[in-house]
Amino acid sequence: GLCGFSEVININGVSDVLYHLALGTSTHDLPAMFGDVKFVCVGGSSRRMKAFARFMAAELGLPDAEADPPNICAGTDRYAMYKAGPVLSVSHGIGVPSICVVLHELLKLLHHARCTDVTVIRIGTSGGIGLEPGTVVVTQQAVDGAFQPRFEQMILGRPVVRGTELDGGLVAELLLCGRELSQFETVAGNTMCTMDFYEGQARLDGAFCCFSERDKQEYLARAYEAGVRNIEMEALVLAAMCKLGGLQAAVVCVTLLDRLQGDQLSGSHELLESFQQRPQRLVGLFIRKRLQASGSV
Ligand SMILES: O=P(O)(O)O[C@@H]1C[C@H](O)[C@@H](CO)O1
Ligand SMILES: O=c1cc[nH]c(=O)[nH]1
Repeated sequence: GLCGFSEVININGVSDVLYHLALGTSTHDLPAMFGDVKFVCVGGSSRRMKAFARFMAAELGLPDAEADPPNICAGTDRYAMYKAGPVLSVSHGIGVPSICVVLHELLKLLHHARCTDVTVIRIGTSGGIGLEPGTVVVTQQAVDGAFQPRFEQMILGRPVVRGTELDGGLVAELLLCGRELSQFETVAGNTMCTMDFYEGQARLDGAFCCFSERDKQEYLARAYEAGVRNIEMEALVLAAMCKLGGLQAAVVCVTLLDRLQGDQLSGSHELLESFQQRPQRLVGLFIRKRLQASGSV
């Protein structure tokens, strides 16, 4: 039907190829492999998502927590996927087109595997606005470069606009986890999702730049006024596609720098790596608490 699950994947007996995951309904027993999945966590880098799967295995006390988790999508190098009990940890690459493709295939995978009550969470990095670097932002609203909660995509040559509302209850639950951990600052705020890391995020240090430092500061001030606290490149799609698919979704990103102070990511490798672990720890606690509440661990 229109804007529901596509007809193709609803027809029983028709095989479906999840090309960019190197999985498929006629080559893999998807219900056996993924039927128990309750949380899908996504983030840009494959290394981060492997580390998160290991972290979750330890957090949930799974028997093989020490072992290196196998990459379920080893048949391709587009995306990487790891599984720790009911948690699927998947890389999405950089930006809107990349996360769009993997979410189409992940939503179909969950459908084929007959999963129920799945929560999708992006654990990412971002540039902050007026926040101490290392602050974790739980997204209230995903907004575009004009601060609007809309994801616009060209379909059949026409712009199609989709809403990007996220679940307020889930935001509150995640904020509570940040407070309970109390290892770093966690705030709620709007997240601006752009199509580019450089000019699209008002950076002066790209290969090209057609605006001044003053223009940049004015734009970031307007963003702050509109409630934007961080900038990244995937939140709009995650929010729009999960809403369309009827899945609970959240975006939890650490800020690697304060964009009011500069554009370059000049922090040490160790510092930036340790910042990246913060959303993982927060979401790890959230998942453990959810599973405890449902009597699963
Ligand atoms: O999850 P990641 O760290 O990839 O999120 C942000 C947005 C872009 O994908 C990338 C740009 O550096 O970082
Ligand atoms: O400034 C930043 C940092 C990480 N990711 C982004 O998209 N922007």
